[in-house]
Amino acid sequence: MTIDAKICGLNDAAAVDAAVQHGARFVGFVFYGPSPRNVSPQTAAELAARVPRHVRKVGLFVDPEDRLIQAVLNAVSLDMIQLHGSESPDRVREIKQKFRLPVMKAVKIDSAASLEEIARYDGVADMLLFDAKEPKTMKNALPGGNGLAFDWELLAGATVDSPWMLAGGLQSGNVAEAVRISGAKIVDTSSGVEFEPGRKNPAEIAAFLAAVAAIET
Ligand SMILES: O=C(O)c1ccccc1NCC(=O)[C@H](O)[C@H](O)COP(=O)(O)O
Repeated sequence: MTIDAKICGLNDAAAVDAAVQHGARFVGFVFYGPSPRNVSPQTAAELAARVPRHVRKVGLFVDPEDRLIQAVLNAVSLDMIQLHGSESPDRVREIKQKFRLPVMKAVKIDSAASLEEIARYDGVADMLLFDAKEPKTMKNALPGGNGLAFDWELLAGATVDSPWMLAGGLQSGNVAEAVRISGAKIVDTSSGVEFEPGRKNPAEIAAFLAAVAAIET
C-alpha cells in the first residue's frame, strides 16, 4: 500500500512545483498571520494555479472568523479546509455546513490523555491530522509547524474511524520509522523540508517525497 504525503506551508512557485513533480497528494497553504509561511489569498491563487486537479489544495486556518475563510475562497478554489486551532466539534460542523468543503481537524498529541480528543472529532471532521502539541515552554511556539514530533507509539493502538494524517517533525530521515510505528497512511511535513522557517527547500521536498515513495507497508 502506498503512503500519501502532504507538503504544507507552501509559499513560492519552486516549492509548489517540487511538491507536484515529486508526487505530493496534498499541498497546504497557510492563512495565519503569525506564521512565517502565511500567504495572502492572492498569492495562494497564483500558487494554486500551478497545482493539477489530482493534488488536493488544503487551506490552513487557526480559529478563523467566517470572513477570513470567505475571503480566501473568493480568491482561491480549495479542496479542503484544515483547522489547526481550538475549534470545537460544533465549529467544525458549522464550517463544513457553511462552506460546503471537507474539513480536516488537527488534534494535538503530547500524551496518552491527548487521545481522548480523538472521540470529539472522529466522524465530525472529514479527516484528522495528528500533530505534536506545542509545549508551553517553547518560545514563539505556533499552533503548528513547529518541527516537533510526538511519541508515534501513542497512535499504534488508537481507534480512529476517520481518515487521518500524521504530522509533526517529519522529514526524509524519520518518515519511514514514523509510518512503521504509527501505522499512518498519510504523512504531512512543513519544517522538515525548509532551509529555515518559511523558506521551503525544493531538494528537501523531493527527498521527503522520495522517502515516502520508498516506504513498503
Ligand atoms: O505551518 C505553520 O506555520 C502552521 C502555523 C500555525 C498552525 C499550523 C501550521 N502548520 C500546520 C501543518 O499542517 C504543519 O504541516 C504541521 O503542523 C507539521 O509541521 P512541522 O512539524 O513543521 O512539519
